[in-house]
Amino acid sequence: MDHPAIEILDVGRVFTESGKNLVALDGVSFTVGQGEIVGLLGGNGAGKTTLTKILSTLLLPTTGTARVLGADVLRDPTAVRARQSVVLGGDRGLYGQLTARENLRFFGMLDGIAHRSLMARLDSALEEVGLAQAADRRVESFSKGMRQRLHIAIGLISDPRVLLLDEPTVGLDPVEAARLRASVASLRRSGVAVLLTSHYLLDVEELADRVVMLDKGRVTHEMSVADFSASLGYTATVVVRGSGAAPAQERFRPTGAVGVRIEADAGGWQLTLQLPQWSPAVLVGLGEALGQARIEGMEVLPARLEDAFIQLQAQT
Ligand SMILES: Nc1ncnc2c1ncn2[C@@H]1O[C@H](COP(=O)(O)OP(=O)(O)OP(=O)(O)O)[C@@H](O)[C@H]1O
Repeated sequence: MDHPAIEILDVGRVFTESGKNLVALDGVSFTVGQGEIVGLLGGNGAGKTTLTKILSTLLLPTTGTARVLGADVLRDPTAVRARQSVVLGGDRGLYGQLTARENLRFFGMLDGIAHRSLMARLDSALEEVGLAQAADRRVESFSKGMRQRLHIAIGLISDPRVLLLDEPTVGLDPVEAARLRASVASLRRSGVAVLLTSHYLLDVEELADRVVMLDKGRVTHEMSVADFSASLGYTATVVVRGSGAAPAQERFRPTGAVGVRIEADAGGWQLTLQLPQWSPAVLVGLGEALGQARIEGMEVLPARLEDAFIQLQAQT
């Protein structure tokens, strides 16, 4: 039978500390399909780590259940562990004196992978994360990004169908972060499902198909990345900088803008328009509205997941 990669069914988790109950998760339900990448979002303390721990069988749910490819975390934790990997990353857990290949072999052995299949998987796991050229270098000479990619290779060595990925690009420079995102994107092509927890919304925006947002232990939003960004009510922000007299705000009403802001400073003025759609007709309308205004520069920025996250969080 074709099970979803992850099923979370009415999961609750209560921690008891000094006689007081703290509800970390409260009736959380959602699924992740096979080969799907879902971003798990939420502010500090929303319950993301607790949920990841439950899925990785490190913590039991107080109520409800969770399944990984049909295996129940309560009844069959061994099968759950065999079907998925958790990649926490960071500096922990790698052996600097060993090469990337040796680290991978070591962790594969710990995972109980048979020698022959382990040897057969080493090269493809290193290849998948772009470390084939560095396979025989000691890990102590690796950059943070290479270490992070090695963590993912270790997660992949058991050939899991589900990967729990926590903050994969934390501390990486933009080039390394982009490389790492490319490695994760290639997992989708090989059908691995990923639950991606990240405060770096660019990771989620680029990689995820869907977003689940938690707040105070409850799911507040669950939608596609496109719908999440569209929940802002606009798809583009146009910023126009000019000098001389600023145009009047009401001139921009015909453009259909949902937000119009004009700020003046010593150097001139800046107009910010939030538009439901950016089209040639809107560009013409904008030109007419600007009239004789002296334009120094213009930028069109697509609506960002980050803006939607901040707005939705403020509303909950
Ligand atoms: N072992 C524990 N004992 C008591 N309370 C805990 C424990 N683990 C988590 N909590 C509490 O449960 C709530 C959810 O925490 P959790 O770590 O899951 O949030 P998070 O979304 O991962 O946050 P962050 O983004 O800061 O990592 C928080 O209020 C936290 O203080």
